[in-house]
Amino acid sequence: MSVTVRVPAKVNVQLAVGGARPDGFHDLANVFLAVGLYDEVTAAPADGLTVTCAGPDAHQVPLDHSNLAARAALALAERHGRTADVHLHIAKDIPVAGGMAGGSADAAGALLACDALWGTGASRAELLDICAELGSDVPFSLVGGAALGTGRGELLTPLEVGGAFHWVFALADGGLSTPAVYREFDRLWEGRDVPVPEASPALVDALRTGDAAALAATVTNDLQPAALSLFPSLRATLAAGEAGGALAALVSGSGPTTAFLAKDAESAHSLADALRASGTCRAARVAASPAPGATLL
Ligand SMILES: C[C@@](CO)(OP(=O)(O)O)[C@H](O)COP(=O)(O)OP(=O)(O)OC[C@H]1O[C@@H](n2ccc(N)nc2=O)[C@H](O)[C@@H]1O
Ligand SMILES: Nc1ncnc2c1ncn2[C@@H]1O[C@H](COP(=O)(O)OP(=O)(O)O)[C@@H](O)[C@H]1O
Repeated sequence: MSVTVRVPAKVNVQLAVGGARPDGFHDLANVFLAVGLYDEVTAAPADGLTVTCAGPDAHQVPLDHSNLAARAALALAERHGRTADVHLHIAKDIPVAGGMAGGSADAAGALLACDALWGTGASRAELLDICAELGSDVPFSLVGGAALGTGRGELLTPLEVGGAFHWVFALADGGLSTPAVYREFDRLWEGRDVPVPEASPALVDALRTGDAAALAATVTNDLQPAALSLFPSLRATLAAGEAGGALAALVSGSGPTTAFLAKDAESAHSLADALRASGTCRAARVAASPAPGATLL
């Protein structure tokens, strides 16, 4: 018997970043929106803990115990005083190291799958607690939808979404390391006071009313200058999306994936074609939001 969980990617429609904290993390006002690009994590009985991965980016995913899915299984097993006997298979469709929280999705998926396989019966609160230990983005991968993440992004307040938003994601050649992007953010702000991060009421309202034009007018990403500084060719991708009719163009989280908000599903498809034709990205993917969080199939 095996258990499969489907988990979405995310885009940050607002990523307000404060100054570095003494623990090295940054306080955030992080408005997450789950998008319909998914990884699937399957947990099957095994002796010991093994990980396999399939998909276009699979060769970039570690298969040892540093894999976030493996770490999730180990954390759950440890809490319940059992050995992590499980084979985890990741069917990976979320770009790796792309600022779309693919590793976090796999961690949340493995946690839910192992809980079901082992019958550990962890409460939602315990699962969220383990998620927060594994990474700042992991709790959101579990809950999906839309949420404001405060603290380092792990403290979630669900947000209402009043309609579908249509996105195009342009995949870049290569990845960006999240810690490197935060370090570049610190370097760019050196000697200046970083404002306290706060969620934008206009943006929260745009999500609530499902108004794409209003959302486009309010999206922001404070990590974007740092990502562009480390990956300057993303400017050409952003410009190509704007020329192709995007309502808004921004770097997704720490990048290097870029996100383009379209007026509707049809415009998203023509925008994806324009991005592919521009030669400024490795691939363009269409996806709608919001998407549900980690779900047992
Ligand atoms: C930037 C964001 C936006 O949602 O995601 P990505 O775009 O990378 O997916 C997140 O803040 C990434 O969250 P996540 O990838 O879970 O980061 P973690 O594993 O918790 O931390 C990795 C490293 O990122 C930096 N970090 C992360 C979160 C935070 N609030 N402040 C930080 O400074 C720290 O250097 C930390 O050591
Ligand atoms: N299950 C996993 N899937 C993808 N990457 C993983 C996984 N486990 C660990 N990693 C490592 O985490 C890094 C960041 O991956 P990912 O979560 O895809 O990107 P991001 O943090 O930009 O959203 C990868 O480069 C990889 O080395």
